[in-house]
Parts: sequence; C-alpha cells; structure tokens
Amino acid sequence: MATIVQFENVGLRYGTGPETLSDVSFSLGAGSFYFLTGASGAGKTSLLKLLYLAQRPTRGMIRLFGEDAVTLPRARLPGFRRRIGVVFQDFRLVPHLSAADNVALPLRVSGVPESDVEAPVREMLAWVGLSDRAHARPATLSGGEQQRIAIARAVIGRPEMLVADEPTGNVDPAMAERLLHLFDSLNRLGTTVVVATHDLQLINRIAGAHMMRIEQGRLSDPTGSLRFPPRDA
Ligand SMILES: Nc1ncnc2c1ncn2[C@@H]1O[C@H](COP(=O)(O)OP(=O)(O)OP(=O)(O)O)[C@@H](O)[C@H]1O
Repeated sequence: MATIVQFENVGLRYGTGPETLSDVSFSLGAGSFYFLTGASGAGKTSLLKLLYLAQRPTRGMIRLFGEDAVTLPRARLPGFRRRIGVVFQDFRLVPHLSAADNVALPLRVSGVPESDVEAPVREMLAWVGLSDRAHARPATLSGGEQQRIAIARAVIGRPEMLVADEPTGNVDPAMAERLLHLFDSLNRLGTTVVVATHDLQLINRIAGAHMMRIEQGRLSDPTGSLRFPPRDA
C-alpha cells in the first residue's frame, strides 16, 4: 500500500512553551481510515494541523503525497491544501455566504465551471440532510447544522485526504452515524480519512479502521502497525 503521510520524530512547540508533540512517528497508508483519540489537551488538534499544513513542526520530518512537507515552498502550499479536505473543530464557515455557497467553495476555488457546481452542491446538501437550508447564512444555523455544512464543504471536492477534528461533536447519535457513513463512502472511493474523536463508540463502526492514540503529546500505537519503518527494521 502506498504511503500518503509519513511523520518521523516530529516535535511541535508553541512559542517558548514545552513541547506539545514529541517524537511522533507514524505513516498513513493511502486509502485507509484512521481514528485519532486522546484526552482533551493531549495534542490531537495540533497533530491534525501538522497534517493539513496549517502548522510547521519545530523538529522532525513530514512527508505528504511523497514530498517533504516541512521545506515545501510557501507558494506550493495552496496546491497541497486543495488535495486535503478539512473539517475544523470550530467549522470556519464564511459568515456572509449561504450554506450552499460555503459548500461550493472548494469547487469554485479549484476553478470548476459554474455549470458543474450546482449539482454536486445539491447532492452534498441532501447527504447531510440540509437541502432545505441551502440559502441560510451560517449564523442562522444550529451548531450541528453548521458542522454538517462544514463536512459537506470538506468532502465535495473528493479530496485525496480528509482530516476531521471532532466532526460529530455537535450532532445527535443518529446524525453521527450518518456522517460516519458519509466518511466511509468517501473512504471506499479511495480517500484517506483521519478523524479525531473522543467518541469511542464511533471507532467500532468502521470495519478495518486503524486507531492512533495520543497521550500528553506522544503517540501510542496500540496496533503496532503505524510505524514506518518498523522500529526493529
Ligand atoms: N496556538 C497555540 N499556542 C499555544 N499553545 C497551544 C496552541 N494550540 C494548542 N496549544 C496547547 O497545546 C496542547 C494541545 O492542544 P490541542 O488543541 O492540540 O489538544 P487536543 O487534544 O486537540 O484537545 P481537545 O480535545 O480539547 O480539542 C494544549 O496544552 C494547548 O493548550
């Protein structure tokens, strides 16, 4: 299986504080499904930020899509980021755009012709159960509805990798199940999926998903399968 992400001895420090992440090493196989768990403050969001290139590590090596992501020239960041769908913990919807226009953003940014935008937006809104809120501004949506719009926006461009930070934190169990099914469908189409969650129930729902656990900034690898190359290689 091809490796889509590789971390070797990665460390992250914010300012002059202690290291938030230390000696993080793992690799992600293209097309696999990963859960990242850990207590609040353990470093899940920080690890995801490194993955979607919002943050550079203070030490270590990160390869993404086969290239060195640490020394990637700034000008190439947008091109890389377009290959990654992100569901932010705080949604980050654009407040002056409607729900439909928020969902359409990745397609428009990628230069998809306007005639090819409407149908997938409609399909995604239906998938997340919000067809009737297409014209609503984010401020008029509930937290769970905003989260579903953020998920629709993250997956509409069929990204090579989907990174989601607590994507079911604001929805009821039935909707969480449905959203997970959406991620699963995307994964079956070949997208590598990384979901940070506290919800251990979710983890059992995806057959064959890998689990990474982070404790005080260090990754524990319960399956022993995430390290690349293996420690004893
Ligand atoms: N921008 C920042 N500047 C300084 N410290 C930060 C910053 N972002 C996160 N931290 C610190 O890094 C540590 C890990 O935070 P992080 O958000 O990665 O944890 P988390 O596991 O995602 O937590 P939660 O589950 O509560 O979202 C925390 O101690 C946090 O205070």
